[in-house]
Amino acid sequence: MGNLDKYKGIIPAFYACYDEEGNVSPKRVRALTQYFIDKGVKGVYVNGSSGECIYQGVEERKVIIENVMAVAKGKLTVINHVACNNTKDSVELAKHSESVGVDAIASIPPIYFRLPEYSIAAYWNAISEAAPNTDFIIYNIPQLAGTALTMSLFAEMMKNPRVVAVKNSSMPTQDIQMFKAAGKAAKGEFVVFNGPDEQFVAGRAIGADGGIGGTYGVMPELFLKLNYLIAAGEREKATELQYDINEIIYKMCSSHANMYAVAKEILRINENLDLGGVRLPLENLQEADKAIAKEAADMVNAAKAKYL
Ligand SMILES: CC(=O)N[C@H](C=O)[C@@H](O)[C@H](O)[C@H](O)CO
Ligand SMILES: CC(=O)C(=O)O
Repeated sequence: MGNLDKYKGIIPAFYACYDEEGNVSPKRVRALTQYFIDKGVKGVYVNGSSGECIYQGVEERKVIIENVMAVAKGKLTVINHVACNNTKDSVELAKHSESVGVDAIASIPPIYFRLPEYSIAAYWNAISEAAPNTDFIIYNIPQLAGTALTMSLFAEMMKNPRVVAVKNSSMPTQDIQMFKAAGKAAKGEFVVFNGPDEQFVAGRAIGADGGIGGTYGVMPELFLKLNYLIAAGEREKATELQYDINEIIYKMCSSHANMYAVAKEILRINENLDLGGVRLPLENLQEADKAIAKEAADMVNAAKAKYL
């Protein structure tokens, strides 16, 4: 609702921040929030896939968003992902999100059971009704959620005035165009976020207004630069930078450990930011993975030297 410009830009997905015992660390949540403010990004996407939300409890997720807001209020656009897979808990987080003043809430569809579309729409609308003064963003990530946002489900959700955007993490970039066009037809203005970081240039070219991504956090300057190059019409330079970014992402995905464990190690090496490990069953770093993280960290620095 209102001006949607606050969503147009680079919005890193927020990483889960743990202490040495693996508990959510309010102090580290605040430190990561400040890091993003200092980097000059548009906003943060909290408690999503990268936030390991699927492995966290309702109370932990409240503590996380409260501490993000304590630092970010008025400085960053804050989107809080609230889906818990059951309506009751998701509604509770939606209500809480509005009480702490987030800009938007977001939600994946319910996972595991294959539900009919009317149940998914009812789930999203119940969540949205619990935050009646807050924008709602649909998170389409069929390869992980197991359910895709179809055009019929999308059309149903267009009846909800609070739905302002789709975060599109499906692999066909054409989906971005479809949601953008149908959203504009229904609402006049509608935001679509690029999901796959490896396709940022393609996603922006076909109509994405910006992106929300799991790897932006380790190289926010590079994604800010990439977005700038696209806006400036420097297509060749943008493509070259995208390729270099993709090499970094492939490196991050090449270890035995989970990609987010590698991301946190890169932040430890390059930014002196300690966010702890990842929560089981996600794999933490083994000794050999540390060398891979170091290589990726060096690649980030080399790309910064090359492009900034
Ligand atoms: C499947 C998945 O998690 N997609 C994320 C969000 O859309 C991306 O940001 C990826 O983390 C990123 O593209 C790295 O593969
Ligand atoms: C990766 C991403 O966008 C998320 O945390 O949901």
